[in-house]
Amino acid sequence: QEGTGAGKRPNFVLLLIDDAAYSDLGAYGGEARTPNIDRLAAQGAVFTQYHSSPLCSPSRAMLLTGVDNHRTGFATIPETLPVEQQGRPGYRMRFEPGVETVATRLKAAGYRSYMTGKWHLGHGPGELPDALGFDRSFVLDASGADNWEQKPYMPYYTSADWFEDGKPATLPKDFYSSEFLVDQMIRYLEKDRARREPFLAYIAFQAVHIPVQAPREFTANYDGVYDGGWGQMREARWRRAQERGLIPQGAPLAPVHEKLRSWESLDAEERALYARSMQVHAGMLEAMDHHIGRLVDYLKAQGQFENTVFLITSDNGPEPSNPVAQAGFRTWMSRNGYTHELGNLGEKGSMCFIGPEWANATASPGNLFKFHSSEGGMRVPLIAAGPGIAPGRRLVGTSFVTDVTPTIYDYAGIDRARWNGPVPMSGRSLKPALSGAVPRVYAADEPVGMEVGGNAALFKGDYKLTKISLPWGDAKWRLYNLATDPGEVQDLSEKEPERYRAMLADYAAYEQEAGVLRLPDDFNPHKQVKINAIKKQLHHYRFVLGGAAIVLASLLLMWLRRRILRAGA
Ligand SMILES: O=[N+]([O-])c1ccc(OS(=O)(=O)O)cc1
Repeated sequence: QEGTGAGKRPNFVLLLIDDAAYSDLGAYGGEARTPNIDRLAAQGAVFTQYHSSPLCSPSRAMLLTGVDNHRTGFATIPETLPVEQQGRPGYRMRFEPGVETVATRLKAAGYRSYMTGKWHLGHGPGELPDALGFDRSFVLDASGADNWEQKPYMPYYTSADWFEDGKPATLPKDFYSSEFLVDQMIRYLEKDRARREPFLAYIAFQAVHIPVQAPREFTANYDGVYDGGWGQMREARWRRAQERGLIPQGAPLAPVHEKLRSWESLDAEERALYARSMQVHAGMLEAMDHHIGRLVDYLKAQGQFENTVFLITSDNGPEPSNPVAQAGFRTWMSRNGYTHELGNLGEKGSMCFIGPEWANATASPGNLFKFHSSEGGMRVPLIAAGPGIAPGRRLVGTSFVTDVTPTIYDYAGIDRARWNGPVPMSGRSLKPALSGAVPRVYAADEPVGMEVGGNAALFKGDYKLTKISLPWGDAKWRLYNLATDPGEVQDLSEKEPERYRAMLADYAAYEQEAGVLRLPDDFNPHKQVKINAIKKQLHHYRFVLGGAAIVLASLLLMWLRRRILRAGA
């Protein structure tokens, strides 16, 4: 065993929420009842300036390795990968050689690791968690799936592929995702109850990704809560963020993008549908929290709770897509047993989503949402609780998704000399901030770059340089002070030209070092998905298509032969 520090080594419970916005959880001022998460937040620390990447797989790769996304092999998500980047180093959509996961490193230190939920970091043999350090795993390889039935949620996929320990697996006939993922984790822990090793339990929830679905009893808890619309809710969350000290008093709220509709412009029917969609979103968060509570109870009953470090976070900001508005989606929906109706919204057979306006409101006070390098796309919750973590603290220093793995190594007592594998981490341990020794772990003059699909940012102290892609951004570099301006309202690039230039140079250096491949400013990930989906379908049906081509060619040859013979006769 490597680097076993003094004292009892803690367990780790890493809970990843999919697409949870900055102010979605109760602890961050959201409406959803999340008492179990809030209790952990009160017992531990709440980060106010933690940043993921703006997209799923890059964030997950960084979360589990501490390595920059371009170095991991997941510079972006496979769904939106442009043709010209396919197969290039850092863009191969599988872990690059030499990139080690937290599970691999913990195993060398004598830990057991378990995972349930969404993987989205590869598909085939050697690419699933069983090959990447996890002792037991029950995972979905894709970006998402239905929460009630084993079926896909968008035309990109022809099936919902789950795997147990790397082998194809079938979900129970009756399940709800958050319940099942917690149950399965408890089954793994229970099976290994007699073992003496400490463990990492990683649950990557499907909540609150599309399709947004929740049991009716949870959704019903929010009757009327969202009837006032997204404008009201956004301002209420902004006020609560100030009251709770998550943002400074008087920090401005991001402006509303001109493409976003006002609540008042909707008719009564649309309002009812959208209010209920947001109820399902809150219900889905509450259901997840309820099941997290069961895991906490289980650990308490086993006498493990006191020795467990909990880390709760999200992979990116809220999902703005409205799939039903996309061409052909309604046909796909009806073929796949989905409706989009008020009556059963969020229940079995329902395709529910919150759309860009609610998404923007859930990210309050941030600008925009997932996909974008705005605070709405990247500033997400991070809660840490457990032994040695001082209770009730707000940590305001900016921190990053790459910091989670080194933080785990630090608490596990792994010798610092062994933290890095062949591909070094870019993250930092947050332990010194969590123990109260220092207020922040990055120096004020230390640059940290981030890029996904042309959305780019460079953080330095409280400052952030950012470029947001078209069509929601204008692909121009802007400078903000996040400590005073979390809504990114006041561009400082002209007021502080020297800082602006210095940070542009820092970004250029980051781009070079990380191996970022540039994209045209007007690169549209949503168009790319359609192209990639067609290619994927062609690949999926290649045998059928190949067979059909052979039959057609044979028929043609027979016909030609007959004509030639007839002409000769
Ligand atoms: O554009 N898509 O097809 C797309 C985008 C996001 C997405 O979700 S994510 O969780 O993988 O980011 C899935 C598909």
